[in-house]
Amino acid sequence: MLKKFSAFPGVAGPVVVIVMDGYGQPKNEAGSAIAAARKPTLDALFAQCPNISLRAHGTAVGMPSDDDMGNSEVGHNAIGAGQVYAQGAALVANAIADGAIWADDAWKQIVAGAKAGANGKAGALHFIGLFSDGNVHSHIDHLKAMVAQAKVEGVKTVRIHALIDGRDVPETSALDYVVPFEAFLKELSTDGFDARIASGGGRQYITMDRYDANWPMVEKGWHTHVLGEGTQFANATDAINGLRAQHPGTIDQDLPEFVIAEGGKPIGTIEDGDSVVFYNFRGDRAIEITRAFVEDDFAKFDRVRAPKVTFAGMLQYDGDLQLPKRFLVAPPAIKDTSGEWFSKMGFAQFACSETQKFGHVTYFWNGNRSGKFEGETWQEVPSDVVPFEQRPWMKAAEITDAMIAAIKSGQHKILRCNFANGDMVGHTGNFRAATMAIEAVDLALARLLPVIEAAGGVALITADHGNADEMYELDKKTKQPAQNKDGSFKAKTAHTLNPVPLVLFDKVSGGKLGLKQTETAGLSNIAATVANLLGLEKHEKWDESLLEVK
Ligand SMILES: O=C(O)[C@H](O)COP(=O)(O)O
Ligand SMILES: [Mn+2]
Ligand SMILES: [Mn+2]
Repeated sequence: MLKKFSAFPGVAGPVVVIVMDGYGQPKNEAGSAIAAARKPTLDALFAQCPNISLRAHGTAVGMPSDDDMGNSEVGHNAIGAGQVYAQGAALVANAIADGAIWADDAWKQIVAGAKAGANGKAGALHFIGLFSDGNVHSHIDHLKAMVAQAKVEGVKTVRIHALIDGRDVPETSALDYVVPFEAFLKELSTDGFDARIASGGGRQYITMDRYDANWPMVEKGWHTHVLGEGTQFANATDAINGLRAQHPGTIDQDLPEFVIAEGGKPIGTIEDGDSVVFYNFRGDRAIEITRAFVEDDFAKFDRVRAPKVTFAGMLQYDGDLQLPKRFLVAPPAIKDTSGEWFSKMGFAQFACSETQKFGHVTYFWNGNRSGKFEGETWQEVPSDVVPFEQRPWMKAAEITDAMIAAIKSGQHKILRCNFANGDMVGHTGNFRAATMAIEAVDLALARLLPVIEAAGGVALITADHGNADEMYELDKKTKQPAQNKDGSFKAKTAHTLNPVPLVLFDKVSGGKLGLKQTETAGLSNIAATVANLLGLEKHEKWDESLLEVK
């Protein structure tokens, strides 16, 4: 059990953690939609309330290096768990570096499955996943290592189904990955080994939906990768060039599906006896397509044909559901999360977001568990299914309504929510829409904070990583927004490496409480800070609290 905190008895009302997804603090405000937004509530918070900056990227959230940006998974894991674990990106890289991945049964079964095939014919080994070095959901180097190893181990046919990124990497960078990769595959395709990209499409167009927001996306992916339906091209380089010509102005993440074919016949449909590796390590956008491959009674869409394959995920994406059963690398064993320990202390907890971030404040927050801890109430507000630059306010108002009702009910001591706007609209690369996204969050805070105050509570306002804080690619040398030849700025759709704020909204302690800016302060310090605000010592596993009691 958590001990009493001697320096502070705890607030009378609720403790609320508000995550403004994608709200970073840039060094340079040029190109920041946050700086450009009209946001009187946030401005007043920063002027009047204790506030510090937190590290939200790189090793501070369990990524392999400090060149890695943060993301929602590692950010919410760190906030919810109060600890930093080596995350999927690092675990997979290590397992490849020391060869442990090849020695594991899962990889052996994948290779054996493809070699055995079906009906007296060897099968193919398929890799489906996000095709970039973003290191948020996947890394192309992992794919490269697996293709090379498959050849060494005697697999004859490899087919890659490439989900084009442009969201964790520059928005039209597809050819930077596709061209060298096709060259790599060609070079490797000797001595009876044949490895090629077989299908693909924009990651926001096919396959990589999350949280049941848009199953037709996954259905489209199934038709592309498994059934081989889509616009046909001779190779993936031609596909990217061809699709760009057919759909001018479409950025990579939104490119439609393509299929590589020879003589009108797709080269990489997925058949009985094949093996399939979904090579993303991150779970949210991997779960739906995984279900389509592994569930016998799958009913989310008509699969038309469900091949009998040996399937593995790069990681296990959901420990509670054991999804999938076969995985190449064990996920981080996240234990003793704040959700679990506050539940054990008998506190009722409330979590709310809209669909796009709902799993972030539930599944990621609770250490990639899809089940609730006792005393938890979760509320999902259905997200729009539209390009978010068309609705930059998203569901900020409805989330606020739900939070206000939950606070007023007096039923929950600890509440958490995520406003998706800064991130989801930031990912579109639309500067104007991103300023509106931040303004919508500001309006939400203007409504929510007085209700928290009236309930005798406090709020910690923070973010999981940056995004809207840099809407243009920065020139590597000048650090100023980079320009296209026509003088326009190069839109940036990815997250940033910037720190995020932590603001303590406290109108109840009479100025007794503050926040300590330490050199290592990061997202994993929030859980202990919440514990102290509740009048409890942190769990021994959690990183230090940042609460200052005067
Ligand atoms: O999945 C996505 O949308 C991006 O790759 C990362 O965004 P998130 O980490 O904020 O979800
Ligand atoms: Mn996020
Ligand atoms: Mn994001």
